[in-house]
Amino acid sequence: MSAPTAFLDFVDKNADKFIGRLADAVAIPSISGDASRRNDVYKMAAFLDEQLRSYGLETKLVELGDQEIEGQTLKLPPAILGSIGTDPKKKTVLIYGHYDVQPADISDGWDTDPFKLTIDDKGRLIGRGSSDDKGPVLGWVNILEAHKTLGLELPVNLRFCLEGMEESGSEGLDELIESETKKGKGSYFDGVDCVCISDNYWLNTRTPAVTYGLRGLTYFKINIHGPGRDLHSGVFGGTVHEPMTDLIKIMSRLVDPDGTILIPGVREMVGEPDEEEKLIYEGLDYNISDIEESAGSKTAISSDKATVLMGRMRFPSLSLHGIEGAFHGVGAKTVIPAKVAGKFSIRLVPPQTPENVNPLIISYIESEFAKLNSKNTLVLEDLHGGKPWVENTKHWNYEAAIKATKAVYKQAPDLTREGGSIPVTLTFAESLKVNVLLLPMGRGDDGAHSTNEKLDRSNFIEGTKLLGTYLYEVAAITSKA
Ligand SMILES: C[C@H](N)C(=O)N[C@@H](Cc1c[nH]cn1)C(=O)O
Ligand SMILES: [Zn+2]
Ligand SMILES: [Zn+2]
Repeated sequence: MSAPTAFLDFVDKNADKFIGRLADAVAIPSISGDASRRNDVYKMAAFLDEQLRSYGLETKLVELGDQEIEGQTLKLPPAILGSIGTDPKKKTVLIYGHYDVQPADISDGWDTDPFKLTIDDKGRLIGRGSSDDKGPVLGWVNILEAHKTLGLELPVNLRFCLEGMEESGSEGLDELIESETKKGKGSYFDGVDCVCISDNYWLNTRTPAVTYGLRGLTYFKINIHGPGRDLHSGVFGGTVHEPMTDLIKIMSRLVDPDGTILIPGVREMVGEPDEEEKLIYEGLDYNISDIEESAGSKTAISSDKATVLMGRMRFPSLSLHGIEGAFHGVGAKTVIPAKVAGKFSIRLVPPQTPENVNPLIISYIESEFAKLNSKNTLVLEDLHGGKPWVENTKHWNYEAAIKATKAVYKQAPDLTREGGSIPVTLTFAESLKVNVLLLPMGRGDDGAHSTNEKLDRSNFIEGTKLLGTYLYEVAAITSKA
């Protein structure tokens, strides 16, 4: 059963309307990591909830409890659970997505206001969240609108689980899924046959992808404090232990410039690929210029394609993200910061988990700090984490996604593992015991989490057709099975 022409035509004819809706969504700065933006995250939940209801979904907003952030207690954004269709003859597909975004500010180097969707002459829809993940989430809304307006029956039953904390560790969501699942018959997720998540990217700008793996994550903050307040470096330089000096030393001992992780035991947990596995990476439509173009620099860590791809998909990596409390303004302030905090994370791959890696990180940093003989104080904070996930692609869920990709894009997708993390993916796989699929909408150069994030107009429109066609392929394949 291929997608009906009426659906595909509707998507083409309503492209401008869909882009208008994406502009409305981008205009809500739903940054989950910024306490001052929490009202906007709630506002985004209400916006999405209203859209889903207006196209026939029954929804409920589930409260997930409180969160401590920046010294405040805040209500977590709700999970939106939605449902349409209960036909026992149809498969039930659970859709996951997130409505929160990463921080963005024009001063970070954006060419345009990050919260005003700007369409450039190449048809790029530029704005925070356009690709990650408001565009893909609205792709599903577009499908619902098309079916409701055309009076078309959906080919499958749909369940939705949308969250507003994905960019900040998905707090509260695992507990919700686990407690719902334990209810058994009659639980919200009862009867779900497979999961589809559209929240990652193609490897390049040419070839669609179907994704069967994600890296996990463990995110740490290294707090070092000493003096009671910021000091004059002329008066106190050479007289006290400086927190920034300690922090820089510790951070420089986490990772080498060639990407080697220096924490003993971390990299060693992961086995080497055999020749057969290397061939998988060799076979992907990817070259060093793809990474250079999407990174905006000729700074790839290796000139070997498989090495670079495995660096993203197959091995852990440690990134240094930032230092809070450091002097970063203009001018030459001669200050000794009293309190600084360095942030870093490690992307994890099987068999690594935050539980087995965190003790190695903590004992290493504590012993490196002890070697400094500093009288400052070290406090380590584990900010959040998530486990890696790898799925079996020999399943009708993947078959449907591959067929849909061929139908819409007239080419076979790359089968990829994503370097990023979506913490809830493994929870769905383990709790619901069903196959989970990632079906990305955006391209490898979208700049998610970066400045000038964009989603190409064609990816939004063809991506909407892809997600819709996938639902029809699920119905077609499983009715034969
Ligand atoms: C792949 C997904 N679109 C994504 O961007 N996930 C984030 C999750 C996260 C964790 N901490 C902050 N954000 C990522 O991989 O960084
Ligand atoms: Zn993201
Ligand atoms: Zn995302």
